[in-house]
Amino acid sequence: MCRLRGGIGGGCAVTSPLLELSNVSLQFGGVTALSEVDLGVEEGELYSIIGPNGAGKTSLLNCISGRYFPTFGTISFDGRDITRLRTDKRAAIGIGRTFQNLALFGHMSVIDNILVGRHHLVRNNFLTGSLYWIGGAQKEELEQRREIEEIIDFLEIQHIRHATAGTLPYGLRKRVELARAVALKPKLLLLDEPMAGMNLEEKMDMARYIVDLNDEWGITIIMIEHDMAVVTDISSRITVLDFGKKIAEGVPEEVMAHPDVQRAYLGDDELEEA
Ligand SMILES: Nc1ncnc2c1ncn2[C@@H]1O[C@H](COP(=O)(O)OP(=O)(O)OP(=O)(O)O)[C@@H](O)[C@H]1O
Repeated sequence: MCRLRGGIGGGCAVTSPLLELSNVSLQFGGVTALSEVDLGVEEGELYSIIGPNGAGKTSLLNCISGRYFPTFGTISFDGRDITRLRTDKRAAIGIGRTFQNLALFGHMSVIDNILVGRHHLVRNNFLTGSLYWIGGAQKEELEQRREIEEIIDFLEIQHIRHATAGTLPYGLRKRVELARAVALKPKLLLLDEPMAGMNLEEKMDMARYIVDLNDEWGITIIMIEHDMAVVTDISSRITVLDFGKKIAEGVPEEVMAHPDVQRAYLGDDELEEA
């Protein structure tokens, strides 16, 4: 299959990745969170970013989502330079995300939280809505509802659709947050520790949803995750960060066998003992 984009004359010629970071550095005063990071994620990948605590993983995701602008370097998405593009504009061109710490509206229902993810997709504003209510707007609302229902079914949250989000157990709230991000119809979905704080069963469910979103829904995914078993099991490729630098990249087996990666996780002494 030709997954490469931007071929000349419709062919599968040489092309650039869906997301490309070149020489990205990020500094907070004297702290260097990221240092000269290059990254290329192809359309259709399930790509993981790992590394010890404080390695710069969330900072990297924040640079991709637009929460932070890099101090140096460039970021392009779908052939467009987005280095200085605002978060909401990135969401509108297909970059969705979930957060390490849940970011749901706790007082709102599950369905309303999911609908929040949709607002930029509603084409009909007040004026066009008034003029075309019988046709355009009504049809559009029905279509929106149908798509939301599809997401709710897929993530198996029908039974909690009217529940107040803040009252739900943690694992379910994580699933609702994922539903909201998917409702944005992202081309690229950024997941920050989607399985943190979950029990084994919840983790297995979440891993299955992520794989299906990637495989069946065609969403390219970049995931930060600490559970190595899950990461090696489901990722197409992995990048490892340590002290803000990329120390390894490749398919899971290669990366896990890399001495710098083992050193970053185990430390020199433990590595020697091992
Ligand atoms: N807003 C900020 N202001 C100052 N320093 C920050 C800020 N955000 C991150 N840092 C620093 O940047 C470095 C990288 O942090 P980051 O949160 O990206 O790491 P991480 O790999 O995601 O860590 P963890 O696995 O613990 O979540 C750390 O030294 C952190 O203290």
